[in-house]
Amino acid sequence: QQKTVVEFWHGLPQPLGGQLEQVVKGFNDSQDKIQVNPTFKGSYPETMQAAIAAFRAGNAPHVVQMFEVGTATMLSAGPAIKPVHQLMSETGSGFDAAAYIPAVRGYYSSKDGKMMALPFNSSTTITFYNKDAFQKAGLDPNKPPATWPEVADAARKLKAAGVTCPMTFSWPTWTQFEQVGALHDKPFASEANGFGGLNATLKINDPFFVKHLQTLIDLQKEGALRYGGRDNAADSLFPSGECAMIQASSGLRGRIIKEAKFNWGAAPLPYWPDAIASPKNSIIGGAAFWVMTSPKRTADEYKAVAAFFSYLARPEVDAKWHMDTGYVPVTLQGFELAKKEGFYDKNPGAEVPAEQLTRTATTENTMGLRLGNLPEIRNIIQEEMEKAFQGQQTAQQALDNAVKRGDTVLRNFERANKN
Ligand SMILES: O=P(O)(O)OC[C@H](O)CO
Repeated sequence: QQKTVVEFWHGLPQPLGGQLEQVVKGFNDSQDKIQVNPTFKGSYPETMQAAIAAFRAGNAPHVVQMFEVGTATMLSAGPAIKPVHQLMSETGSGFDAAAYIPAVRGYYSSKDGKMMALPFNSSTTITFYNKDAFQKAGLDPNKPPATWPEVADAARKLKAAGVTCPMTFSWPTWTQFEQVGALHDKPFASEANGFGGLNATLKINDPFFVKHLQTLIDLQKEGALRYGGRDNAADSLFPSGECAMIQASSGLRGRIIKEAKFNWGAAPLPYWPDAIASPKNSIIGGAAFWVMTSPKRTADEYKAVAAFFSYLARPEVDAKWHMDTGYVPVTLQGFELAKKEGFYDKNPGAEVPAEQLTRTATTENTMGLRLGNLPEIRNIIQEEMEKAFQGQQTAQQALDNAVKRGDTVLRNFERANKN
């Protein structure tokens, strides 16, 4: 009997991409009727572009991994996607949305609370730091800096001790604006960061964000911080030992475990004590799996996708992925399993992402973002930040420009999706 084939496009580079492909292999080996073919399509933004182009050409993959900031765009894609709740009920697959942790479920649900995509590799931003470099600089390796003034102080001490890259950050807009906004309960955009309506406007030229960006620019001028490039380009700077501190996805943990040849620790993100007494929860990042439609799709193929998703939703699959990579557990039972196995006792710091994600009740500034064409807006912000880092404009100018250009993107999206 011929197997039903499911094409699955993903956007995770090595070594994570290989680990994800192992999860797929686990499913393929668990049964003999379905073959899921994973294909790496480049970075998340590249995977998104490839999926959109393929849909237009009538040959979309069955499943695409989409980063969290592509959510609003996918939700507006209408017939291009099959909502997960619909797929699971049509195929009689039994799917319990309540099995997912609330922050993750909320992010991928429609306004009326229906799950639109299958959560899988959810992350959040945390700090990783090099304990050996801290020691060398006379800093306490067991006391990572908790506030931005402390981070600046530690970065200067690391520089003075001869560390050429005291600190960096990955995913510049995610770590320095989206997360920084959430932690300090400041809006990235109006309308509850877009959850409240398509008429949202950007709020990142607020004095709070201007001061934050100016601090980063000043630290870079002093040689205490390195801008490591767009999207996840900076990721490699920490495991290689080049940069002593990085603010990056919790999912970088898997790579650090494999590559770092030094002692390291994980810590919550720093905060500005003059802006908030104690920081709020951070927001999720990472990606989810979306089901795409195509004129050629058969009922059997949808059934095969549903079987694949049911496998991914198993607590033991979720727990293993979480423990292997540093992505957070997305199911409540997966989290329990990891605890039961003693994962957090054996791996100090592994609890930081989930704790930071859940430490306060969410406000409208800490639920995440639901903005159309956010990947394009991220590029604009990155471009304006880069000009500021190169000394071509001030932080205020960079963020005024980003708001002006980003709002144009939002208005175009609003016009295209108003019905
Ligand atoms: O590196 P990831 O998979 O945790 O994703 C980070 C950002 O959320 C991408 O938008």
